[in-house]
Amino acid sequence: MQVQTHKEECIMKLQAALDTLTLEECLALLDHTKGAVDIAEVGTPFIIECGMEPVRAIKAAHPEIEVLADAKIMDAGEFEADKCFEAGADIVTVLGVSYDETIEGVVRSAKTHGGQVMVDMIGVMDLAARARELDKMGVDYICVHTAFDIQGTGQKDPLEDLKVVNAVIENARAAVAGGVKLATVDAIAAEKPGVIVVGGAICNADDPAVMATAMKERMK
Ligand SMILES: O=C(CO)[C@H](O)[C@H](O)COP(=O)(O)O
Repeated sequence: MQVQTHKEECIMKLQAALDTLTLEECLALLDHTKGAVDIAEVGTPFIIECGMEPVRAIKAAHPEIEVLADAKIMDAGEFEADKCFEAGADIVTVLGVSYDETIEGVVRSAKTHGGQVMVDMIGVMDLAARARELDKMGVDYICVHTAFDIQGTGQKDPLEDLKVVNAVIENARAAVAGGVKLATVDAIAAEKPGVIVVGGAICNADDPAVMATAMKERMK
């Protein structure tokens, strides 16, 4: 019998980061992608502008799609995660640079609500060491993230970061975010992360639904 590792046993999910579209545009995109988008991320800028309303609206319109609230929680982990899950989020993000107590609070909240936790590794200096610690804390995804503000500066290589995290985790699945586009998705998909996050490449495309579908095709 062939034994599957945890990295091989699940499909790769496409997470569309909805940062800059209106709620109407997001709903239209999800209507037209017909299953290409596995996770609809209500992005941090969207949350800053509209609070939890897009989480509620997207979940109500598309109960079949997982909704991630990119709250990037940094403190008051359990309390803030509760707010996201109560609004209908399936997955909530917490920053990897937060104290362990904060991350433990988010994990507790996820357990209470039957949700999941994605740790955003933005700003984490020692990726391997922190990923090892987080992997033991019951989080579901550990997401390497090239910050929007440093994309194009060459300071980070998402593919290399993904390899570092994938090499040390045993329980969680890896995710990758930050400037992923059609030209780079094949190499990333080859590393079998659990989730590939795509924001601007979908939202700024001439036809976001066509781009989302093309991205998902490359992940099969
Ligand atoms: O969390 C974010 C920024 O902090 C973005 O949602 C994430 O980086 C994906 O967007 P893009 O593909 O445009 O980089």
